[in-house]
Amino acid sequence: MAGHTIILFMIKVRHNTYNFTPYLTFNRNTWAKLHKYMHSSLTKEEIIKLQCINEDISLAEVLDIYLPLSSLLNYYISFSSSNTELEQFMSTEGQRIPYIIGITGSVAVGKSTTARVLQSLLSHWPENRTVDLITTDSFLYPNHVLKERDLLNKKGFPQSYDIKSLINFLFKIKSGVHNVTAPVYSHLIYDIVPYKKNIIDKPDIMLIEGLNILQSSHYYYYDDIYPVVISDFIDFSIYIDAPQEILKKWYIKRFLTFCKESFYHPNSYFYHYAQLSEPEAIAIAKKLWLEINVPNLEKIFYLHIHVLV
Ligand SMILES: Nc1ncnc2c1ncn2[C@@H]1O[C@H](COP(=O)(O)OP(=O)(O)O)[C@@H](O)[C@H]1O
Ligand SMILES: CC(C)(COP(=O)(O)O)[C@@H](O)C(=O)NCCC(=O)O
Repeated sequence: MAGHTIILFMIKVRHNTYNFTPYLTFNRNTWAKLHKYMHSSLTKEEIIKLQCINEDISLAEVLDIYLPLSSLLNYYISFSSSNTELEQFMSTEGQRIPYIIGITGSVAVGKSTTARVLQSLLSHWPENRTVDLITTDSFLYPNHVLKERDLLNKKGFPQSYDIKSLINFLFKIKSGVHNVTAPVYSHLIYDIVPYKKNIIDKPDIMLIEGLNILQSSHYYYYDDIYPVVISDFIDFSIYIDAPQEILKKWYIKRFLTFCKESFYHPNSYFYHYAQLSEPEAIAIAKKLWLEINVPNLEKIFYLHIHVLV
C-alpha cells in the first residue's frame, strides 16, 4: 500500500494515456465496506458523541467515512511505531516521536470538522493515545502586521503566514521536545488571540490542519541553508475536496453562524455584521468568498498541492 495515493469517492478518474495508475480509488460504498473487516471497540454512544462535533455530520457519515479512515490511519501509525528492528538498527529504541497527520483543502471544506472527528477517534481507538490538534491559522500574522504589509485581503495566501515560526514549531515537535507553544487564532475575533498559547506536550499523534501544509513552493531556509517545507514534517497527508458550489454554501452558513454567535460578543470582528439583515450578511460573505478565498484556491492553492501517502 505504501507509496499509493488514495482517492476516495472520486467516481470518474481523469483519463490518462497509460494503462496503469498510481491511484487507489474507492467509491463511498467500497470504502464504507472496508470497516466490516476491522475490529471496532467503539460503542454506539461513542459514535453518537462524535456526531455532536458537528451537527451537519450524520451517523452514516461517521460510520461510512471516518471509521474506515481512522482504521487506515491506525495501520500506518502502528507500522511506524512498532518497527523494533529499525529502531535497534538506528539506536533509537524507546524514543517516542509524535506521528504527524496533515489535513488540507479549501477554506470551509471541512478540515477542522474532519480533524476533530479524527482526534476523537484516534485518541481512544484501538487504545488510549494522546492526540493533539493544531491549525496553521495559529501562524497567520496578526491583523496589525497584515495591515502594515497590505495583506489583509490576502489572509490565507502563502505570504500571510509566519512560515519561519511554523517550521520552527514543527522542527521542535519532530525533535520530541515537550511543551512546544503556538499562538491561538480565533475565527470569531478574526485575529490571533493576544497572550493566549496552545501547548503541545509531545503527544503520540499531532493533527495539523490548514490551507498551506502541502504548498511545496512555500519554504523557509532553516539555518539559512536548508530549504524546508511544511510537508517535510508530515507523516500522512489528507487532502479534502468538494465542488465549489458546496464550499460556498458551507462558507456562507458558517459566516452566518459567526454573525449570530458574535451578537453576544461585542468585541468580536463579526459584531458589526450581526447588526445587518441576513441578506446583507450573505452578500458580504459572498463577496469575501469570491474576492479572497476563491482566488486563493484557484490561483495559488491548486498549483501547489501534491498528496502522497
Ligand atoms: N461533512 C460535512 N457535511 C456537511 N457540512 C459540513 C461538513 N463538513 C463541514 N461542513 C460545514 O462546513 C463549514 C466549514 O467547516 P470547517 O470544518 O470549519 O471547515 P474548514 O476548517 O475547512 O474551514 C461548517 O459550518 C460545517 O458545518
Ligand atoms: C483564516 C482563514 C484563512 C483560514 O481558513 P479555514 O480553512 O480555517 O477556514 C479563512 O477563514 C479566512 O479568514 N479567509 C480570508 C477571507 C475570509 O474572511 O473568509
